[in-house]
Amino acid sequence: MGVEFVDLFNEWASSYDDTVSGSDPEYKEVFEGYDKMLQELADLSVSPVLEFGVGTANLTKKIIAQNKVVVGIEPSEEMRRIANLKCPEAAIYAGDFIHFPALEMPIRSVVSSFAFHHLNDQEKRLVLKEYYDKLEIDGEIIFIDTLFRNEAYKNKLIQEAEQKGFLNLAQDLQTEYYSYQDDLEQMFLQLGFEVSFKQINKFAWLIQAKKGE
Ligand SMILES: C[S@@+](CC[C@H](N)C(=O)[O-])C[C@H]1O[C@@H](n2cnc3c(N)ncnc32)[C@H](O)[C@@H]1O
Repeated sequence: MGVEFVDLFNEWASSYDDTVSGSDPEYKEVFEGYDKMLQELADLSVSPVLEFGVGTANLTKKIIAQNKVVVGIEPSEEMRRIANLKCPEAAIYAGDFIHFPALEMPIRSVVSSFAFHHLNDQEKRLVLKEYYDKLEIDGEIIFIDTLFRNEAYKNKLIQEAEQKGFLNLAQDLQTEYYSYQDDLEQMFLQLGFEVSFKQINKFAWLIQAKKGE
C-alpha cells in the first residue's frame, strides 16, 4: 500500500535532478521555482526533522546545511543510493510514509516535498493521525505537493497538458492521488491541526499544519 510507484522512481533516479532543474518540458511548470520552494520549506523546519520521500536529498541537504538534525525515509533503493552519495551526513532509511523505523528522538517537524500524493485519502488520514501523535506539542507538518484547487481546475490542467502533447503529465495528473485543497484542509482540521495553504506555482502548494494545543 502506498509504494506502488517505487519501480518508476528507481528508473527515474539517475535523471531526476535534471527533471527538477527544468530539462523535461513536460514537468518544467510542475517544478518551476523548485530550489527556492525547497529552501523556504527548509527555513520553516525546526529540528529534529523527520522527512518522507527524500528522493535525491535536495531538501535534506538544505536542512542539514542549517545544522538541523534530519532523519530521512525513502522507499526507492536507487533514490537512497543517490541521496547517500549527495548527502552522506544524513541518516536515510528504507521505508515509506506508513512503514518506517521506530525513532527514539522527539520530532518537531514532519516534512516532505512532492511525495504525499503517493498515498490515497485513507492512507493520508491514517498517517496524518500518526504524525499528530508523534509530533511534539508545538510541532508542525510542512509539505510541498501538487494540489488541485478543485475538480474544474484539475480538468483544466489535464486538458492543457493534453493540448501541449504532454501525455505523461496528463496521465500522471489522472492516476496519482493528488488532493483537492478543500478535502485536505478538512482532513487536517478534523485531526486537530491548524492548517494553511499557499500556492507556489501552477501545480505546487506549501502546506503548513500546526499541531493544536
Ligand atoms: C517526485 S519525488 C520527490 C523527491 C524529493 N522529495 C524532491 O522534492 O525532489 C517522490 C519521492 O517519493 C518517494 N515515494 C514514493 N512512494 C512513497 C511512499 N509511499 N512513501 C514515501 N515516499 C514515497 C519516491 O521514491 C520519490 O523518491
